[in-house]
Amino acid sequence: MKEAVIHVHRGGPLVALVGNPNCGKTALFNRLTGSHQKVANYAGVTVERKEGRLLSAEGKVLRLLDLPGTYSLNPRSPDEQVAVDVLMGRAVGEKRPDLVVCVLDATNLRRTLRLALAVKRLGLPCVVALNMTDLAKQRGLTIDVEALSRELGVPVVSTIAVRGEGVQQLRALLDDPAVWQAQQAAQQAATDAVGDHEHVRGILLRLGLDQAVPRLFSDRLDRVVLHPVVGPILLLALLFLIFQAVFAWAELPMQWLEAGAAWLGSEVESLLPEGWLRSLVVEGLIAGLGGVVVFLPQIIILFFFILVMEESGYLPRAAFLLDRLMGSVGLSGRSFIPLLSSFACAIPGIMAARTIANPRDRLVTILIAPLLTCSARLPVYALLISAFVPQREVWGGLELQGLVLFGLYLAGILSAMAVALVLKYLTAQGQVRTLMMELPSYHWPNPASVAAGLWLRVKIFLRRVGGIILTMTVLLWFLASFPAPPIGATGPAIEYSLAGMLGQALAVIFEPIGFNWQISIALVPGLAAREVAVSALSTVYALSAATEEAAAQALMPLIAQDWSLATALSLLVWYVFAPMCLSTLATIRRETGGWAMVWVSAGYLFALAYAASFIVYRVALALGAG
Ligand SMILES: Nc1nc2c(ncn2[C@@H]2O[C@H](COP(=O)(O)OP(=O)(O)OP(=O)(O)O)[C@@H](O)[C@H]2O)c(=O)[nH]1
Ligand SMILES: [Mg+2]
Repeated sequence: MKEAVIHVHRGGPLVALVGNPNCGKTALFNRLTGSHQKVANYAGVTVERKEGRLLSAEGKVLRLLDLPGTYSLNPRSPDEQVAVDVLMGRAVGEKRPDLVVCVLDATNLRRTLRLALAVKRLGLPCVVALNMTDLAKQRGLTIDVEALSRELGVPVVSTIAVRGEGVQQLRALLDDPAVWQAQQAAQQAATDAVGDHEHVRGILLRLGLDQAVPRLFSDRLDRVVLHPVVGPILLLALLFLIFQAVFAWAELPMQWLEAGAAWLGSEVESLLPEGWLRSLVVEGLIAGLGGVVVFLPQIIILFFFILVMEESGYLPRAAFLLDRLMGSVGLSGRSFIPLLSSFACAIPGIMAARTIANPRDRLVTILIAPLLTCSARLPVYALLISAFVPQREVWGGLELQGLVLFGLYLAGILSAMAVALVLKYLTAQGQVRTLMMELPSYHWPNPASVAAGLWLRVKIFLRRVGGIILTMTVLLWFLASFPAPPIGATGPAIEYSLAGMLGQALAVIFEPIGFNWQISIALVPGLAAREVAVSALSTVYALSAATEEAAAQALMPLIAQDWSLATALSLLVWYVFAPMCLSTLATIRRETGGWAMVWVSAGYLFALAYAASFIVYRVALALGAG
């Protein structure tokens, strides 16, 4: 793994947030710096160091680092390594922190204090934020902050990071020159881990906190959720519901967006004189971008469910439930969360693999992450499903379209498992490892955080639309419009353009799997970002339309007419494997520290995609779907 060098504003002293996973460091970081880093209720959300600007109460400018959680100062996985490297002053391009804010989980002091003692022993100036005090109170724990501060010999501030409580006191504390003094005394009193254990017991005893407190609500819920029979059924039902909702709930807003794009297109059409500008705006921009934007509602619905699962604490339970299944293909439940993140995008998924301690498991997880259906593929699936799968109910009320979408996601999951299985035999050491993973207590998802999370996804999506998708669309429009057709040409102009020629050349390669030249063109910009395949198809079809009315038509009915079912199925299957986008390849290079795995993954995905599409196309033809 190569570390990304962070660009920093080198002003002011450096403060680092340190603590166990899931104790609320990032929530506190966001409050202190006004950032919007990802917060979720499971261990291992933050895997990189992130910097923000922090103002003390008196307005002193400080640099604040959010770090991945760690259980100890002996790192066992690459993400813990990131945190420990910073503390030791070994991080690339970063000085050793001038002050450590040690974040403690008030509901789990026994474990969290052990890390605090180890951090203190490093001799860096240190203050403690006692977080999650609201949850501790709910469980009947009262912690004497003064006494804890005396025991630890450092200032302690009680906080509730999600509500911003205690944040102001923490800021004020940073103005006290005394807290910036190095801890000489602490260094002399250095002990070892066993000593720490005794020390923590002593502290808890003196604070009257030595009784274990049951997490009543969570424990009761877990009896159902983690039940060996009920649990998996519940998980399956939940996933199923999500895919039904993605289609059912999105229908209306999608119609509005579609109608809006069509209206805009015809308005501009009537405003601008005929010519290249009108073609660029109507057939390039509005058709291309509009073709992608209509899928926003589906993306929002999918992420709504993912965010609720993340915030409630259900995710690690799902990992626990699937541990046996993952074990059968040589992985542990540890790989589950990185793989699940890949449903948003393979890039955070591949980065989240840093939480996996075992190097072989980590590599396998990185290699199979692109097989899970990222949200960029949703527009491609949704387009093809809407065009080719009839809207009707089967088996008592289940929507056929939702069912097909579920099937495509399942195909991605099953092929990821199959590849993992193959790798298990190839690497001959995929033995099952016991899963050591914490189950956080359940929280009610905070509506504000879910809304913030959704807003973030909307922004990411729109930024892609306005950035890479826009660029590729304009580029494609140019390639598809020039050179102009020769005088006396009969077919649509695009056939004589650069893109047309390229498409026809590529079609030779893709003809055996049923792709026409329009699809072949769309695959190329689709490498930059998968949704571009949809906007590219929209542009290509708008440009190759024979008449004005046809050009203004939405893409869906056009391809429903133009393609055979066999072609559509073949393209769907292609995108299950979809030789990945370039940014994913760049991430693989960074995380594995070389080109080898880039070639391996691009190669095997291309081969799988081609082979699977070939088989599906030929079988469909044989069954009469041509
Ligand atoms: N009730 C309550 N929830 C909190 C508090 N602080 C954080 N949380 C929640 O606890 C969970 C974990 O918060 P994060 O900020 O992601 O934790 P983290 O320490 O950054 O975790 P990692 O990045 O995995 O190490 C999230 O669901 C937060 O919403 C708090 O003071 N009270
Ligand atoms: Mg975090």
